[in-house]
Amino acid sequence: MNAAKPPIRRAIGLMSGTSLDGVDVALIETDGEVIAGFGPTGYRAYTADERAVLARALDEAGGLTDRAARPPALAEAEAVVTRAHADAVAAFLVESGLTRADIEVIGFHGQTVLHRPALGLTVQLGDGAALARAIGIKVVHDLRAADVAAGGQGAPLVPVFHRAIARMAGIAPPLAILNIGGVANVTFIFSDESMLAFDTGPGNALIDDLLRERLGLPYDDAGAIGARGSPEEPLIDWLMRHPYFAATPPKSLDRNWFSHRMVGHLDTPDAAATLTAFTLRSITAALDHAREKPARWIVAGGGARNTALCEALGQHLQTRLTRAEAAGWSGDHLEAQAFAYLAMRALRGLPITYPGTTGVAAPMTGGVLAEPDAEEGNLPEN
Ligand SMILES: Nc1ncnc2c1ncn2[C@@H]1O[C@H](COP(=O)(O)OP(=O)(O)OP(=O)(O)O)[C@@H](O)[C@H]1O
Ligand SMILES: CC(=O)N[C@H]1[C@@H]2OC[C@@H](O2)[C@@H](O)[C@@H]1O[C@H](C)C(=O)O
Repeated sequence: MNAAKPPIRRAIGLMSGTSLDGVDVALIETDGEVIAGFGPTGYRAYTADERAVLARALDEAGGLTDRAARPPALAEAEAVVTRAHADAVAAFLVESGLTRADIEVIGFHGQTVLHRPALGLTVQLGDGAALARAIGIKVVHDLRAADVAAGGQGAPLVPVFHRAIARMAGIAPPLAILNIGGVANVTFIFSDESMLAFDTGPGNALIDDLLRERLGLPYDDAGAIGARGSPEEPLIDWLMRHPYFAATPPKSLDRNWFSHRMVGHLDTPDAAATLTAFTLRSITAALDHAREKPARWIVAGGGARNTALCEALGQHLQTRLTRAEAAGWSGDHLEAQAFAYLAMRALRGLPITYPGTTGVAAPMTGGVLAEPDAEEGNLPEN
């Protein structure tokens, strides 16, 4: 007997990435398998004060040994994150002319402040139950925890979404989808549609940290400052000897494993050039782990706007490199869309992580469901 096919419904995804810039909001139409359409998108920037609270929490979180612990700096940041996300959803619904009854579920990533999967620790700030109550819509949150508890990396989570949008766009594998955010991650989709995904290394976070500290700038626009300098190659060679790069994937990175301070001795253009070249080298090194060379690379995330980095990448990878927009996707909202998709999959008990994406032993679902008017409960196991 055929079970009734689940209906296509609207889901909203919310992502606050490692760059700490703001909350991305995106709507998709999906049944948890097929993506029937992309809807409107939105963005709610953090204020300078909010960013400062989040940055303090990021510093403090390094000392956590219990993922549920909320010392004062983290409790304050969690309240900021939850409030900013509630504001973001409220504004998004008004702007897009939708009501909460139009939305089946919200996928709420929260703000990662610590990620040490080997110690069973991954902490995303954000109170899913409070968000569900505040906005009156079901919320799926804490999407990394079950995977980590089962021995997985808990990251990256976007690969199953990458595969779905590649299918939707009719892009034949082998291909690579690269996200350059604060941290960079890649999904290789091989000819048999199996996936291998992992964090390649730092993306923009170190470059941002450097320019914020030295020049008060949020980022290196188009990579222009780095393009004026020369990378210190021996330093990059040394950094590339970090065991992370040789480790067999799946693997994931904590944003704070590397610091912009390692280029503290260089002038700003050379320091930016060195950090940019480090990002470039670590992305290129990812290819060593792919059993099949992608015919095409698609680049998303804010780092796709670093034209100097992307031009150099195209040369190094010697493959066609296109921006997500060329495939009909939104490079800036891909992750938020992914969390909408993951929430719908979780709601329907479908797997969100796989041996090839997080190293978990078998495909598994995840997330915690918070009902607007009920206590939160674990989602069904697949
Ligand atoms: N015009 C630009 N030129 C260069 N870099 C840019 C530009 N615009 C944005 N960026 C970079 O993109 C970053 C934001 O990217 P994005 O929103 O994809 O990251 P994130 O989602 O916070 O991180 P992650 O994917 O690691 O969670 C900025 O911090 C900046 O470094
Ligand atoms: C622990 C954590 O929050 N990791 C983020 C981070 O930002 C990029 C990269 O590192 C990726 O592994 C992940 O986010 C994306 C959305 C993911 O899980 O796919």
